[in-house]
Amino acid sequence: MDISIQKSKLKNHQTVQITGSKSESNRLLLLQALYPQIRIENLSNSDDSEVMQKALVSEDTCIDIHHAGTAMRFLTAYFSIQKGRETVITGSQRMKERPIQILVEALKTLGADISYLENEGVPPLKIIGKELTKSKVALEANVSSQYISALMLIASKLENGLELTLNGKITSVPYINMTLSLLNSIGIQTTFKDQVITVQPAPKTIAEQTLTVESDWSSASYFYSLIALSDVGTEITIASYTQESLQGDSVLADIYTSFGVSTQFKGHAITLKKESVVEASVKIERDLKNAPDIAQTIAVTAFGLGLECFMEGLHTLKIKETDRLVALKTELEKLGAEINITDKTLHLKASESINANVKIPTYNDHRMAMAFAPLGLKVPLVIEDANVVSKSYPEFWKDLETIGFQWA
Ligand SMILES: O=C(O)C1=C[C@@H](OP(=O)(O)O)[C@@H](O)[C@H](O)C1
Ligand SMILES: C=C(OP(=O)(O)O)C(=O)O
Repeated sequence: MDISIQKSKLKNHQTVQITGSKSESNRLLLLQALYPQIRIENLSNSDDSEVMQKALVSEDTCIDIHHAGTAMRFLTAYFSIQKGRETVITGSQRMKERPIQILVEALKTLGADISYLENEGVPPLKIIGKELTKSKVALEANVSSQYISALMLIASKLENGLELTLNGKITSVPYINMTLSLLNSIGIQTTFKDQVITVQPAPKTIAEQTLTVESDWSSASYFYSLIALSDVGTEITIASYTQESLQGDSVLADIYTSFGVSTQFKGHAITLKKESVVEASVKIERDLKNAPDIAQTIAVTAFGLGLECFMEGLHTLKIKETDRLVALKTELEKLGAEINITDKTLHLKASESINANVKIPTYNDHRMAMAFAPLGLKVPLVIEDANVVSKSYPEFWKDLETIGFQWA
């Protein structure tokens, strides 16, 4: 399904309830499979959380997790400790290109039995579940934090827990801290000092408890962008968020002050308001190694406002749902941007106009669709294969319609 967005204007003072964080949800689902006394509220209704949930209760020998990176990585660790069970885990064509060798090697060092069924270093994998007897492993930490979280999530079930030594510059650190916090909140002890993480074996009892997932901050980024591209005075309220978020993407509140957007917490809701026009001479500069998922949103907001933008720390973007650096460059150029990329940086020049009626392909990447949609406040445009949004935010288009977007 393609969506032809007409030039739209936001209705003022709308409220949107956003689904739970898929990162928190997929961690808690795995922990719930290990400790069934955990109950989860405000679980994400994303495709990625749905495949995770289904995989954890499935008795099939072949599990297909489609595009879900966290499910692929977390379940590889999970199935490695399911004694006596043989599982094939596979995914979409793109998932078969997304590297997993660092995690597989680490699990094998701990004693796991995993083999590649097609190409070395990528899914699909055949996993024969075993008891993992070792408790120390070192791994590269600059490619994806998901490998580290995956190991941490199963660590409390190993006889002696786990000591992970992280080599190199650690990327996406807030996601590691999120895993640590969730382990701590269910009663598992951890430490993270310098480059070493330890996770203790679970205590004798893990209490019955209900954990509430905060709404997804990466999804909130599209509303920040919409407000940044709206007239001064426009505001929107989104829920349910907390000031002490586990999600690194909550840095949005700070980043978007540069785009003239304020954030005000009231209970579990936040109100975003366009406070002021941003001078054309403003240059946005950010290192996003801790918040890679909002890079596309920020690039498109800057372009929509005609601002220069330089982002670094983008080295993980090439191995996500698509090569996001190339996809951004290709599509922003169609809209009239001048943009340079390297393997880890993006430099957008200041611009004065936006080409109308451009068709934006979405590369099987939910964030391409959602990041470009806010430009509908400036020009009509077409988002192709718009259903991709369901990977993280199935109600995205419905919510956009509610707040004033119009389609042809
Ligand atoms: O652990 C997680 O939930 C995630 C970690 C990040 O991946 P990398 O660590 O590969 O950057 C992020 O991009 C992804 O959307 C979710
Ligand atoms: C990169 C993402 O997800 P994953 O790696 O879990 O597929 C994302 O949601 O932007």
